[in-house]
Amino acid sequence: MVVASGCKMVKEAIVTQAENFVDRPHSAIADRFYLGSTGGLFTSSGETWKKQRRFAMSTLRNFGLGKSITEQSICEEIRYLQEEIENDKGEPFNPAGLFNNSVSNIICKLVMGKRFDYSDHNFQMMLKYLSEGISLEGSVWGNLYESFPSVMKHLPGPHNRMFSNYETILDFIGQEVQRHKQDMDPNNPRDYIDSFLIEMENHKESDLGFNETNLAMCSLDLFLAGTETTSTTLQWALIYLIKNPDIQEKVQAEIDSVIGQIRQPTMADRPNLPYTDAVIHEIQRMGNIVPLNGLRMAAKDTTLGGYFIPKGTSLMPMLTSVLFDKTAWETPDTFNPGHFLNADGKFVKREAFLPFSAAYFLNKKDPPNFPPGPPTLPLLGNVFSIDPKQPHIYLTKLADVYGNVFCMRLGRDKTVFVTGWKMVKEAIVTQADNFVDRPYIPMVTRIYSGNSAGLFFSNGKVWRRQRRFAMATLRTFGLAKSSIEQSICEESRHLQEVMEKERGEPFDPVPLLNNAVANIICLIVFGRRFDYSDHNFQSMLKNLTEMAYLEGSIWALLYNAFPALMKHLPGPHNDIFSNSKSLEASIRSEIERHKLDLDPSNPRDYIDTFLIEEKRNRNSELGFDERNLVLCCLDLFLAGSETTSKTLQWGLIYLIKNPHIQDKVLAEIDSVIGQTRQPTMADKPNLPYTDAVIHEIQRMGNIVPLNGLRMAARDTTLGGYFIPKGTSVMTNLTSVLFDKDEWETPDTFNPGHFLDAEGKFVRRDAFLPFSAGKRACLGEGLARTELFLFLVSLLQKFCFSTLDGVELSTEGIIGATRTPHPFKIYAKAH
Ligand code: HEM
Repeated sequence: MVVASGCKMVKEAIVTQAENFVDRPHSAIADRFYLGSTGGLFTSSGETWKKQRRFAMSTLRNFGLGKSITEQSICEEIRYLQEEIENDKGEPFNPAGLFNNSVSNIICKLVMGKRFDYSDHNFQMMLKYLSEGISLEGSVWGNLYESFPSVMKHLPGPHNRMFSNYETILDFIGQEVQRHKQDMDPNNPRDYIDSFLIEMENHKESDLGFNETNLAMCSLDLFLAGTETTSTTLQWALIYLIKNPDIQEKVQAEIDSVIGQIRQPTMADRPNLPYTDAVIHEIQRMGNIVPLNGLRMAAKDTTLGGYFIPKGTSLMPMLTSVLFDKTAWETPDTFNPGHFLNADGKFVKREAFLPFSAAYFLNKKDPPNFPPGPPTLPLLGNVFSIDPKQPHIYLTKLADVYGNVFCMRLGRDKTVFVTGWKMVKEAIVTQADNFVDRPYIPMVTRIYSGNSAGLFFSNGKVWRRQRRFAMATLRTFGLAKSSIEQSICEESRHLQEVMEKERGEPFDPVPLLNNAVANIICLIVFGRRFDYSDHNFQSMLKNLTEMAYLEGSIWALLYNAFPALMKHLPGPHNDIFSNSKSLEASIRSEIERHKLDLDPSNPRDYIDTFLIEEKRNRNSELGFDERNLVLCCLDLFLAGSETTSKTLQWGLIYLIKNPHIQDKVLAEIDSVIGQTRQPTMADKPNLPYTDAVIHEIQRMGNIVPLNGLRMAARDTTLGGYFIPKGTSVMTNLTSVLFDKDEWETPDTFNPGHFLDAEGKFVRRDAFLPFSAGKRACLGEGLARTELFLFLVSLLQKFCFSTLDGVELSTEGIIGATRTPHPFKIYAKAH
């Protein structure tokens, strides 16, 4: 048996991990006793327990608290009790029997619809059996029976009385059930037994514990659990009040001034009796009625306090250790109503006040109706079930099993995966505001921090302001002036030149494409381009590529799942941090260079514009500070160069693998633009086939296969499932770009996807390489311009092929982006 001790650990077990420790362990006593039933309320588990608990709670409400009938019957019962005590005429007496009697009558009212007179002999016997049964269960005899049931079964001893006692009570309840059946009105249930009998009719098929044997068991449990506990608390109350006469007097004075002597109390008086309320709480704390709590059992493999607890282990969440926890109470061992009072004498709740233990419904981890998912390993969750080589394919296939909205646990937290065009659109377009945020990611928090979260990982007003600022600046220095078209064409000429230098020999196009694309972002952010032979620039690009790969790789997944552990382990994940450090240093020196000759009335690029805005927005908390400038630049490079360069790389691969398509594109370019002038964006409407091919390259290229991670900004529902605020949400773009319901030939490179019968270009809804909604790619316009101009000007000049007999692979390497395996090409000038 595992014992959990102290407020923190007990709460961890029964609240935070409620679901893991919700079951009761096997008990030999219960086994013999509940034989053939479904375990009543106390020892049942699973669906039957859930259903029976809910039923009992709502019935108690109906016949008790809800209608305030219980208040009246308690007050009535108190009058009987007062009479009995008065009968003793000042002589000493034992209050235990009286308390048992009156408390039990309240349960009788709820369960059987009637009370019993204190002189009723049968009822007195029942109460005696009940209290004897309970004390035997907890005695050494009960423990012996639990440990050696097969021996003890055959031995004489008081433990046998335990069973005969309970059986007598069950008979007594059984007679009540029969009595109820005779005059029950199904439209007008009088009590728990009536309601249960009616419910039995509705559950003929499913059962779920709605049978007569279990009715007797549940009633017995209500008696067992509801009589002794309450009555014993009242007995302790008398003891503590007698031992502390000053406190007793203070309570009496408060009651006197608030209620007086004439009328009976009601629950509405409680808020006006803070001292009395505090005393009652302190009685419950010190009374410590259920010192060891009900035993629980691990319903699945789990960990607690760092230890592994296998499924089926018994757990004792010790309530004594909570109610007397030295770190939770000021004077744990002294009767002190002050524990529940503030400086003004007002009543205050205390977190470690758990005399009733803590309930299942407090569980925050898996709310009802949470999306389903594959079973998880206790510590690691599902991290290792994901295929690290092709996670996007594995995750897409998983939807065939669990549906379009399912969940997996990666480390501590659950991530919800959204699959297919319809559901992804529902999340990021229809419910744009609900899924607009990015989640907390440990790896990112180590790089980005505080208000400075760059563009990609920031949220709220900082993100909105910075996103708007970046988009406006991209327009100013890029698209709007159409200067960027010129710069891209100029960059294309540099690119063509270096390719020509290869003189028909096979070469690796990747560094050249990286160079060319990064130069466009450099122009916008730094105001200048770098030569392909610039050593610093080359090492910057290398850092960028590595970072983009590592951020999405299995190492990042591991780091994010177990940051505290991974921080101390060697491995490639550490490179992310060293890479980002050296990139940050390069950006910082560019910023310093800008400051030297900044002209506030004539900004040259993003950095200039940001520095000017920083002066204007000082202390505005909108992210206009230098640390954030560095991170925003980093994001523009990370998001803006790798993605576009890789799309161009996939473009070459698909064109080389489909020479007839390459020929058709060449022919279209030839007839519309010719060989002499450079392309412009104005040519695009006249090149529908080329446009369709570029779109199909982006679809099949599937550059950001799992999209940027999102987070539910508030509680919401998706696909009928409840998604609580703060849940990480992955909207799987692979499942959209290859959605069988949206594409005619999802797995084949087919420009026809974007062409109508007359060869005109047509848009497709499920074309989402840039994602969609408010958080979609902010560089889409720039990226599309680059893709069109780079590809058209390259094809205008060259015909591409690869080494004879080599089949280029279309299976990518998956990081945050999908990268082609290294490949070599020939570029033959026309
Ligand atoms: C073919 C090229 C590109 C592709 C396929 C692409 C794709 C994406 C995707 C899928 C996202 C995540 C969106 C989401 O979470 O819903 C994204 C975000 C982003 N992209 Fe792009 N992108 C490309 C080019 C660019 C370029 C050229 C830039 C920069 C100028 C850029 C800057 C960004 C930024 C800053 C974000 C974060 C937006 C935010 O969180 O508000 N991207 N991109």
